Amino acid sequence: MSSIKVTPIKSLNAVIEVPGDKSISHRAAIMAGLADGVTQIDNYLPSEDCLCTLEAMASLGVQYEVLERLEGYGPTSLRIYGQAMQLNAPDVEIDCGNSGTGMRLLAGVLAAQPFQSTLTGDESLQSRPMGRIMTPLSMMGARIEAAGEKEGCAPMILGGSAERLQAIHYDMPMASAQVKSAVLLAGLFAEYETSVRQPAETRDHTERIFDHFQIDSTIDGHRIAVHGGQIPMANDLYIPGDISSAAFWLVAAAAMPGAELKIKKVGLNPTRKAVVDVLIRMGADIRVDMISEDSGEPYGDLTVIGGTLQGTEILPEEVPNLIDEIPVLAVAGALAEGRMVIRNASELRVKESDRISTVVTNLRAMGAEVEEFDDGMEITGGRPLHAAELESYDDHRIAMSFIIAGLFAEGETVVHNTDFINTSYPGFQHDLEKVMNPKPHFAIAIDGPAASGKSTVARRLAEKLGLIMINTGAMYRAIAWASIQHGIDASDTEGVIAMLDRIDLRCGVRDRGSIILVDGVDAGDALREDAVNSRVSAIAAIPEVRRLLVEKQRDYLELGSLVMEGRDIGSVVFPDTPYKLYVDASEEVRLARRSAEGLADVVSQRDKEDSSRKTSPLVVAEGATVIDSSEMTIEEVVDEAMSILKSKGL
Ligand SMILES: Nc1ncnc2c1ncn2[C@@H]1O[C@H](COP(=O)(O)OP(=O)(O)O)[C@@H](O)[C@H]1O
Ligand SMILES: Nc1ccn([C@@H]2O[C@H](COP(=O)(O)OP(=O)(O)O)[C@@H](O)[C@H]2O)c(=O)n1
Repeated sequence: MSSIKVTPIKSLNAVIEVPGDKSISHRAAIMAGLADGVTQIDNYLPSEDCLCTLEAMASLGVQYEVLERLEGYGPTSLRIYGQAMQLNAPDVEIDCGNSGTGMRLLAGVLAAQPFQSTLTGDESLQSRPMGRIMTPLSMMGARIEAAGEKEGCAPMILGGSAERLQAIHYDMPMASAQVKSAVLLAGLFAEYETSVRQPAETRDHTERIFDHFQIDSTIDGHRIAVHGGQIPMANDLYIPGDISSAAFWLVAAAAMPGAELKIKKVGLNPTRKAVVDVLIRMGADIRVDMISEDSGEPYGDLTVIGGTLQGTEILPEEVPNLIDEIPVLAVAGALAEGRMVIRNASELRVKESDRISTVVTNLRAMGAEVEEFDDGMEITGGRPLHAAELESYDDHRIAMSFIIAGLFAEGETVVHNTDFINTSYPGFQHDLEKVMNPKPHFAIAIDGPAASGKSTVARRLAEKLGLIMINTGAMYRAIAWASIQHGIDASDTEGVIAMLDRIDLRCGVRDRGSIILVDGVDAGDALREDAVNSRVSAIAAIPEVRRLLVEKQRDYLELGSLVMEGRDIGSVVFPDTPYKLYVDASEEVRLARRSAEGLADVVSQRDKEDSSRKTSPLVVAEGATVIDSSEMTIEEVVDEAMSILKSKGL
């Protein structure tokens, strides 16, 4: 059994992408297997839990093909050949590993089958309550028996009756998406309409995935109904990143002054994003940029700027939609100022571990002040945490929550028995290393003549690699624009130099691209006007201008790794970077590209001036690789650039 050691970090500056959503991955594997036709699933969670669900479907006759996998873990992209609701009897017991979701959802499907099957799991899963699904499934007429050592626990023997299930209207005694989903999945095989009423809102992935697979269901407040006898229709889907995995990093960054973290493509289903709302209520600075609603599930990028958190009270109605995030929110409470109150959460006691007791024990071991209640805890934040040797209690979320706590604790914290992390977050340790030992920032230098495609390829590379993109031409243009505003002639070198002392020039980053403010003004499109085009090369030839701007260009590296494009990036600004490209194109092609943009530009004149000036002329820098883009599409140039950079060790 492995352990993870962590020491405190002073800052957290990273761009990460967490693996696919666990809840959606389970449902996707089940629905694609039941569907009529072939479904391609992208960004499937390659965890042990989700692999178990996939193997369960395979043992029921569903074939699948792996298109991509995360080495050492499991498939991330696959094609599932649906069985159009006709499953085969398995010839083995179905092992759900550590996964409560997998077991409870599959129970809904298997209880409805004319053949008998057995669902089992690991020790932890064999001690979790199954009565909550056995009750409604029995009410539907299913044969179902809990044969575990603990009463009402797995292994479960299900199905085997020739009779079709009967539809029921079930008032759920607890707010549980797993119970709701088990009944609705069984309802697909039953006669007439099956419905469930939940006492409070729970995550609605099943409803959304039903819709995606063209299953008609009716949602009326907290009541969801589905008619049996429908056959799901295969439909490709993309699974966004799991917000419950993102939660660990959200807490780490939000509680660390000076941190800046971006988490890309995170699922932002309203029934799942309560953790973001609670952290914002605690004072966290989190920006949400929605991207899209793909396959019925909304997702976007989250940017967190670190600061100081305040304690809060978790409201009873928030608990069901926050249950997986409570352990790490408790850690946030210990790091925050003031009190954090978590009540009405006794469900935590029957998760992968008794999460009230395990969180309280570990927090106390790190010096936090915590009071334990039957249904929650109260944490008085603000006490400095110290390192400790901690147990994970075979619980992935406990392990990860306390590794995050260790990032803030004085000394070396050790969390034992961390293998279970793979049940929900394969690659966690890789992301942890990225956060703990951020690699020194590096620069990719792209030079070339006007309109060769430098900015286009720089922008695309920056997007692909998660880097910031700096357009240095805009900085020279900003000085040229300022000289126009100040009525200084471009040939008046002394006047331009004197102006440099008078203007307030700020070079920053917005939306991961460069932004230049002259006396507080972003000149925007005016930077590409004729008046600027015709004087910028003369201004850029002035050594004092170059000295000032080169210094500001080098300063950008403090903010993060970057792609910078211009004329002298590889030769002067970052001569030591191994990553140098020179993007070229014939003059004819470049003129055509500029005029296609509707811009009259003195391209040839500028090229002549840029190549012939004394200070930092345009040259192919030593070690740069030339890409002649004249006959290449943008995609080809980007692919070529990527493969050159890889060959240079990127
Ligand atoms: N390989 C290419 N094929 C076709 N058009 C391109 C290519 N690269 C860039 N362009 C287009 O040419 C124009 C100039 O490109 P840009 O990236 O602004 O050049 P630069 O930054 O070198 O001045 C843009 O409209 C861009 O879309
Ligand atoms: N690193 C750089 C970038 C631009 N420049 C100057 O700034 C001008 C405008 O640069 P730009 O990158 O916006 O030009 P285009 O290639 O987009 O036409 C160039 O013609 C150069 O004179 C420079 O001297 N050094």
